[in-house]
Amino acid sequence: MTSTPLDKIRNFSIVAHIDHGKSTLSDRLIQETGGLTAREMTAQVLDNMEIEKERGITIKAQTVRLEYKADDGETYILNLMDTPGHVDFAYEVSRSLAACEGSILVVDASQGVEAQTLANVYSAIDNNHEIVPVLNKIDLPAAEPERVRAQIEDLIGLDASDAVLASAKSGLGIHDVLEAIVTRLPPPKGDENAPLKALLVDAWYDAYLGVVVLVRVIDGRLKAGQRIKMMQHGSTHLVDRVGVFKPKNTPVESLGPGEIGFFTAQIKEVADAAVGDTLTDEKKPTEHALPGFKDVQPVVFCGLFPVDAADFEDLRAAVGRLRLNDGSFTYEMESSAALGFGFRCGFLGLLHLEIIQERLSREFDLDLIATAPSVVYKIHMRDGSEIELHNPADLPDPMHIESIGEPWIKATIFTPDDYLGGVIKLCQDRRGMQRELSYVGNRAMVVYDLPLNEVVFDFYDRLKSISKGYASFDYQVEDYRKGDLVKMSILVNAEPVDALSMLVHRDRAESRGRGMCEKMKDLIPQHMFVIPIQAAIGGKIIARETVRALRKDVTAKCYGGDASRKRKLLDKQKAGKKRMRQFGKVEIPQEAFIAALKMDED
Ligand SMILES: Nc1nc2c(ncn2[C@@H]2O[C@H](COP(=O)(O)OP(=O)(O)OP(=O)(O)O)[C@@H](O)[C@H]2O)c(=O)[nH]1
Repeated sequence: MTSTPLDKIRNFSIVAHIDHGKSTLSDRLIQETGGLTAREMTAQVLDNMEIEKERGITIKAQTVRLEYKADDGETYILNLMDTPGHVDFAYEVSRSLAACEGSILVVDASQGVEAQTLANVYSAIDNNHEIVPVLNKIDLPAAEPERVRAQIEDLIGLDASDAVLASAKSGLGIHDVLEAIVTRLPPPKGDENAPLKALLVDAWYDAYLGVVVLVRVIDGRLKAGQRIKMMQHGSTHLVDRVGVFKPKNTPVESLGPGEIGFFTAQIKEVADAAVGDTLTDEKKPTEHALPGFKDVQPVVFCGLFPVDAADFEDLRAAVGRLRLNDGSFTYEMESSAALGFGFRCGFLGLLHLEIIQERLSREFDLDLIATAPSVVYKIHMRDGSEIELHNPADLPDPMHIESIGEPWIKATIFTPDDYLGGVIKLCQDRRGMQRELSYVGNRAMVVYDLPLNEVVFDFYDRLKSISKGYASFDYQVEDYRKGDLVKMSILVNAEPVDALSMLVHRDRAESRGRGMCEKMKDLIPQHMFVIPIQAAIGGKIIARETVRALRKDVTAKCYGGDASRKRKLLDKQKAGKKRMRQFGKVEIPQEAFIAALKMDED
């Protein structure tokens, strides 16, 4: 049994704000320790999903085992757990951190501490991590390591006097980072002779290996041929393969205390390997399970519909496939008069929504319409019951409703002070309530309570444009509060269009209703009759626009021309027809929905 002594193991994560260089640093560490030859070293091996690469963000946590010969002459096993960098995936960050003893805190020395630097480092501190600050990008002329060092001390309260100066891009300081990991982060603890106890960190579906389960062994030993039990789930499995990622998957005989690696056991679905569960030996079980993690609940919902109804079955297969690999994505069938059959899908946040939508169109070649994102409302009924509402179209008759609760978030925003006025106005306009305002040098940190409902409407985009991209944002859902919320319907030629109905705050209904009507007016083609477009709350019309009637037959002008041109025109019309939806007497082009559902407003 070739076991690594505990004092030669270091398990660590890298936490950072988006774009501060976490992935670049990870790659450097892999390269420096010889995990991959330069030729194998494609750009950013850890961000291995196509979309992650394109957008330069990390979604799924990955882990890599590095072998490092330190200055003390000893060889250490360093397990690097990658963590997602975006606010929607804060939960996955905290999950990965539970498998490690320490963190490298990467801060861009030209930018300084940002919203997710704080969120992520607090998550690491909550997990009792030892933390090594690394000031990255010191090759940039704009780098101000001293200022950023002071920021880390003032804002986070961490001693940054021995922060490592590095450039993940040029390779400067990488050796110092490795030495800091070995000398400053603690080794894991564990008992080789105790019964197997391992934390299930992550699970995903691999086309070749089936369900792959990532574990951190606490006590005992995990090996092929062993029958293991998932303590919470209750299922038992025969382990058929144990390995580590170097970063290529490499079989090992067993995993001992303190080690991180994977196993396969003919598990059919990812859902059967619940993240946070404790694994033990079936015959010789451990007494106490690990604390585990709480379930992740989707907070944002939207309907996804195929543009072409014939694609519905393909969409069903695609969402099923995605769900296999992403337990935090949920879906159920939905039908809409406007958009036909589709699915109501649940997401961790807006970015998660965008990523899934993009994967559906790119990997599965599906042309989709997404309805406006909505949050989960809690409807308190007059009869004392409570309903969780995922779709505004399903709102019960207001007669029977006692009150509606909506989720509120605590949002932390960092912005250069030049843009502070605009940022505050945005938060106020969105019904925000200021909790804190402080300055760190020429940057301001504002903390606001905001209804999530207002944030799913293009809040990120507005924040970015107001601050020219310099503001950073992080949030967590705090609680549910009663709100004066009403269902606003959009009527086209007196027919309600279900896909466009939404819950809005009464004070904001009129401006949003007007915005929707104006937009629809430009998007609906003229017919032979006048088409009123109205926004209504219950029976009350709050905004109205009119599409004027066509006065003469424009098609009469189309005559003559050569045959092929006519053919083309006909084909084009046919394609256009397919994309029309009939509403009573009115035909609404698909594009109208897509455009109307885009979230820009005001
Ligand atoms: N000049 C300079 N640029 C760097 C350095 N490290 C990273 N970058 C660049 O900064 C950008 C973001 O780096 P990433 O490593 O993708 O950032 P990240 O923190 O992993 O981002 P997420 O994966 O979204 O969390 C890339 O364009 C890198 O090339 C550095 O030391 N110096």
